[in-house]
Amino acid sequence: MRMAFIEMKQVSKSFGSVQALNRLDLDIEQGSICALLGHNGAGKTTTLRLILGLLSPDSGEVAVSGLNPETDGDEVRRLCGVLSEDTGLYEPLSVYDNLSYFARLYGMKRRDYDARIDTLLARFNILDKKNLAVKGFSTGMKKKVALVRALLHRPRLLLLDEPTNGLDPVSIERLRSMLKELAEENGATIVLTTHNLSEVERIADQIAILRQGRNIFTNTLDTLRRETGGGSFDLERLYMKIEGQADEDGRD
Ligand SMILES: Nc1ncnc2c1ncn2[C@@H]1O[C@H](COP(=O)(O)OP(=O)(O)OP(=O)(O)O)[C@@H](O)[C@H]1O
Repeated sequence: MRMAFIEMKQVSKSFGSVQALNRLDLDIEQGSICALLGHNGAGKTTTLRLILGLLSPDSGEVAVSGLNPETDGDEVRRLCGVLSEDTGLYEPLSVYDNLSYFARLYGMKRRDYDARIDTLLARFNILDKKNLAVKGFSTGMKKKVALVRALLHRPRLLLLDEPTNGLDPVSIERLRSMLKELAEENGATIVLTTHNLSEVERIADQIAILRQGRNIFTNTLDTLRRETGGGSFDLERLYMKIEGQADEDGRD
């Protein structure tokens, strides 16, 4: 049996009177790609921020590769590549200066990061922008730079908040193959949030549907495909059914 790389047990987190997570249980295997799904406000981003140690749980336990993100935050963050909603780029600096700054923080040597930066920029079709200031880039272009930054050091854990949102179809396809490569060849564990269910079907190994801060459904896509006879599997239908069922249960 493969080890869980991320373990969350009975995790609760409130912001004032808003309960963002309510006794959330979630296990994510090493080397798998897990998509966190759920309505707006379901708790997906809060989950990512707890995994990263940027927030502390009110109760419950979070473990990342056996580390506690609350007390071993620096160590956990060193394992991670992160794409957050706010890309966190230094806009007056060039693409290269942004990326090389982070590469050095990750402890990469110049000859390694120079080659890697060129390869990744080329794969996202923005190599010609390498020496331009990020300021003035479109939202999608900034996202590509932030994705390159997240992928740069071939992290063991990638946390991606809505990675495909705002990207053109070719870049989505490239991103998909890079994520698969990182998971399959480097054993990276990838957790992403998205509202794009057809994307999830193409990329994820596992889904977890969050609702009002709880994990109401989790399974691997292989199991779901097997159970529904392969060809007829439709994630959107399944998602609607689970959310609809939860609506009905909530009315009781
Ligand atoms: N820093 C914060 N301060 C106050 N409330 C917060 C904070 N962060 C999250 N929340 C609240 O916690 C709940 C969960 O938010 P979260 O961002 O985790 O949801 P989400 O599933 O990522 O939503 P979306 O799909 O819209 O991105 C929401 O009600 C949100 O308003």
